[in-house]
Amino acid sequence: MIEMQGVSFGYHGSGELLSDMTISLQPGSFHFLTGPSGSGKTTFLRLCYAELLPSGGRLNAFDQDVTTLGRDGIAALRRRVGVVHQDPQFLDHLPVAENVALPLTVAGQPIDMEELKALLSWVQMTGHARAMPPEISGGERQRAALARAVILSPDLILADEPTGNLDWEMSMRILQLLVELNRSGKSVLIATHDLNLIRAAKAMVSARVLRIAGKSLQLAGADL
Ligand SMILES: Nc1ncnc2c1ncn2[C@@H]1O[C@H](COP(=O)(O)OP(=O)(O)OP(=O)(O)O)[C@@H](O)[C@H]1O
Repeated sequence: MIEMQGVSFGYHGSGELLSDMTISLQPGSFHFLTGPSGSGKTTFLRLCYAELLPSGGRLNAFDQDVTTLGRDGIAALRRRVGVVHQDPQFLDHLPVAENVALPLTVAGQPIDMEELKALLSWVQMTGHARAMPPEISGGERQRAALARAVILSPDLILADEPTGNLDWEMSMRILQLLVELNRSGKSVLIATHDLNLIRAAKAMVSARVLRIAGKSLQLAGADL
């Protein structure tokens, strides 16, 4: 679903940040992306959903070259990719349930209340459905963000440090949800520098670990 062939990227005005990356994210796969702070993990995710375009190489998303996509093509691609940002943002004047349903509203699709309830229950947010975003905790924000990321039934879920700043128990809950999504057939890519999280996941799911080192992307060995 995501195919990179010699992809490079640099932010305008600075040198190359990521260089010569070749990777294939297959349907149903589970990947971690790790690397030091500032190495380009978030940037890599942004390339995957065409928020950034490569400066070199070829990047196909769902069999389409991202550099040839027009506005509609990019919108269609984004509907197939659910993103959980490092610091999820919500509309603070809308209750959690409405924030979770927002991608449907934006896509002009009707909200199926039963499905919304089931989704909130899956992320254990039923009791907070009417809460306003400023009233919920960090772990609850991450769970609401995950529900929002999957409400359009994407094929690929990208999660950027979804357990950053969370305690171990909450991190495991989030990881379990991502593993469940993968078991239901979705591809998952988690950017994290938490090696304990990766070790815990490896007991639950067959995951590959990608590492950004010295601008390039490597497949990490079993030495974690
Ligand atoms: N919009 C931008 N314009 C210019 N430089 C940027 C921009 N966004 C990020 N960078 C720079 O690119 C580098 C990689 O940033 P990125 O956020 O991708 O790293 P990261 O590995 O996700 O970091 P962290 O683990 O700290 O979240 C950093 O040096 C950052 O300052």
